[in-house]
Amino acid sequence: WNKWQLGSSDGERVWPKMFPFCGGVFQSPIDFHNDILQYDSTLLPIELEGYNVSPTEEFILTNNGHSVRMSLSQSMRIRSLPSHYSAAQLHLHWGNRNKQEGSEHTIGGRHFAAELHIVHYNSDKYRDVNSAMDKSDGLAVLAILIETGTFNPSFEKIFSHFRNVKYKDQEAFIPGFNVQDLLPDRLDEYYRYEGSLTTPPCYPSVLWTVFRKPVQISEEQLLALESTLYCTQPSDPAPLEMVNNYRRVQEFDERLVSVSFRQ
Ligand SMILES: NS(=O)(=O)c1c(F)c(F)c(S(=O)(=O)CCO)c(N[C@H]2CCCc3ccccc32)c1F
Ligand SMILES: [Zn+2]
Repeated sequence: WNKWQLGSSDGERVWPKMFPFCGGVFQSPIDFHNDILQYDSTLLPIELEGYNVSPTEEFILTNNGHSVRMSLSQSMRIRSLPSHYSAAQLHLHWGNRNKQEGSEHTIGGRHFAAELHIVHYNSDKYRDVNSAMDKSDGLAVLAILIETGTFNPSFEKIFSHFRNVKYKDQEAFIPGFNVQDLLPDRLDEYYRYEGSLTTPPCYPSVLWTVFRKPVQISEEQLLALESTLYCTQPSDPAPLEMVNNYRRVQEFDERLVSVSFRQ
């Protein structure tokens, strides 16, 4: 049963029946709009270490049926948070070629074309992401909003392998590269709030950092993301395109989002 498969809207509507946290508190994603933003001068620029991975190392790209994810090396860490967080994997969310608005977080009610998530776990306290993912201080996800514009050679290092992971459970090996090149150049401007996984089991265990500045990929690159991958296995008689794998924005009552920048 593929949670994304049951249509985008009704699929999410049944999540709480099977995954109670999905109907709980601190759910992600959310919309960032002015009356919930609060400037916080203590928010430091994000500092990364070990992100420049040598090409002699390999990342594994996997189609897991609802996203395409790339394993990362645990030597990749976020330094500027209260604890050290080590990288586990990155993955993407996107829409479809007729509605190229597949970001999870929105700004002023506006979707971006897609969104990259780099998932880290608290390596000071937990030995791996699976033991960290249901702890309130377990995970930290860096979110990068993606819009169309100029061709992006760094994203192409991942996208050029999509034809080898078209179907569920297929894998491909990607030589290491500087993963920081996937991020915007302003790591000092971001939205920060405590939220959840945007996929079942929706644990409220994620410290979200969403960078203010989007990155660009070309229209052709976005089309490749929207029209290459399938949720189904190669042999499946009813192939299902992997599209619209973003969760709708959640209610964010009585809470504020900290921002590291003044308007
Ligand atoms: N948007 S999100 O909340 O960041 C988010 C997803 F949307 C999402 F689909 C996944 S997934 O694995 O199910 C498919 C892509 O990897 C994850 N994985 C995390 C949390 C669940 C368990 C786990 C185990 C090892 C490494 C990463 C993760 C995820 F964090
Ligand atoms: Zn995600």
